[in-house]
Order: sequence, then structure tokens, then C-alpha cells
Amino acid sequence: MNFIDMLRARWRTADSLLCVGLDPDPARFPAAFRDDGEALFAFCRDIADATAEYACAFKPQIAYFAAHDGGESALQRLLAHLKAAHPDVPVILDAKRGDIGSTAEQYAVEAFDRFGADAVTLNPYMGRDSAEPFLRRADRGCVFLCHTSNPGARDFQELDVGGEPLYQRIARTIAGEWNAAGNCALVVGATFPEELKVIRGLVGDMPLLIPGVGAQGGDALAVVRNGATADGTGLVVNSSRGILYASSGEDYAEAAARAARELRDLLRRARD
Ligand SMILES: O=C(O)c1cc(=O)[nH]c(=O)n1[C@@H]1O[C@H](COP(=O)(O)O)[C@@H](O)[C@H]1O
Repeated sequence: MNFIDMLRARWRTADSLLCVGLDPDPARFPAAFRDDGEALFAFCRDIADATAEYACAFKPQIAYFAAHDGGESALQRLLAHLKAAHPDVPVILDAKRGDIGSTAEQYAVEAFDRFGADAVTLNPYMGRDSAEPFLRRADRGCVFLCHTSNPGARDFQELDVGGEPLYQRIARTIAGEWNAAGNCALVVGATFPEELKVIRGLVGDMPLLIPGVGAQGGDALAVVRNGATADGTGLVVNSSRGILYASSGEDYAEAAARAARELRDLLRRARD
């Protein structure tokens, strides 16, 4: 099954639009992990196991692993665990790759073969040939930055490029020319709900990854109102810190499960 079909199946069976972001920061881990050499893996495993039933996807962020000695091995082990324990939940590797074709080939091998991710986040700035090694992998998802969640998103993404803002050109180009294999999705920040509405109007039913609820202050209700498709799906709404660090005590996994369930329920109610 390809990434988009996996996601559609998961939206249906779990009835959830929630993506659990796995951004492990050892400085915020519960005390029990302090001298644990396997903490990166073990903390994420516990969070994933506690929240899987509420999730339509997982999104590990590669920088939180690669920043540490042995971190990439921890990420590899985590992906293997997610695939074995939660095979129905698609995994989006957040790596925001993009480079000349020959280098991009290596990045595609890294994301899809080394780590075994179902999808990867990509930066479209370098153009079509930089995306080609990923687009070619029809069974895997290519999730392109379109309008990001951070304040600086306005610096370039909203510049006029001949009668329309750049982010709209990106949305139309990817939904049209780049999506021949039907494996594309876009990133749109929850902090820009009006732009989200415009993008949904441009891309039909294409899945949208929405970071920025929770710690960045995005409004989950506005996201669903402006971004859901007619059948109440189409969204992968990510929360990382709001779930991972719901408690720094011994109850970190239970607290994460509670935070995930609450956000899933809020997203469900927003559809009604
Ligand atoms: O591609 C992303 O996932 C992403 C795009 C974007 O525009 N903004 C954004 O915050 N992200 C990622 O989404 C996550 C947000 O984390 P929290 O703010 O803790 O929920 C981080 O892993 C970011 O790297």
C-alpha cells in the first residue's frame, strides 16, 4: 500500500487527524531517563506506544536524533519498532531535504531505505529535479513545504511571483505537474488559517501536514474548518512538544496519551 492509501485507511479506521510528533529533547526528559544511554529510543518508543491508538501518523524529526552521538542509530531502531508494533500508522520522516539530483538520490535512500519511512518532508526551493528522486518512489510520500508555521514564513513564501504569492504557485505546481504519481502532500502551518483555506481551494483532496497547534499557538478548530476535505479528512495535524512533555514526571506516557486523546477529540469535534 502506498503512503497516501495508508493515510486514508488510517483516517478511516482510527477516525483521527492527529499526528504525534517525535522530537526528543533529553533536557526535557523525565528523571528516569537521565543516565540512560538508550534514552532517545526508549522515550520515543514509550510515547509512540502510549499514543498510537489516537494517531493517524507519527512524525520523527531527524535533527533531534542526529544532534546526538548514536542518535541516527536510535532513529533507525525507533522506525523499526514503529513498523513492527504499529504497522498501520504511517511514519513521516521530517528531514526537509532538497539538493541537486545526485545528492537528493542519497537523501531518498536515507529516508526510504535506511530509515524505512513511508514519507519525508521536502523543501521545494531547488525545483523539480531536486524532488525527482523522491517523486519517483511512487509508494512513498513527498511532503513539500508550502506555507510554513514560523513568523519568517512571510519573508519569501508570500512574495508576489507574477500575480500570486509564491506559496500559492508552489501549491498549484505540486498539485499539478509534480503529482503525476499521486504521492504528494503539502506542509501548511496551523498559524496561517486563512492561507490554509486558499491552499485547500487550490489542491483538491491532497493531504496537508499541519504543524503549529499546541506549542506554537495555532487554532485546531480553525485548521479543521479551513483545511478539511468534504469528507472531514485530508489533514495530518501535528503536535510534538504538547504531547511529548505533557508531564515530566513518572506518568509521562499516560500524560502524553491523555494529551493525544484530547487533541484527537478536539479535532473530531471541530468537524461536527
Ligand atoms: O515540516 C514540519 O513538520 C514543520 C513545518 C513547519 O512549518 N513548522 C513546524 O513546526 N514543523 C515541525 O513540526 C514540529 C512542531 O513541533 P511543536 O511546535 O512542538 O508541536 C517540529 O518538528 C517542526 O520542525
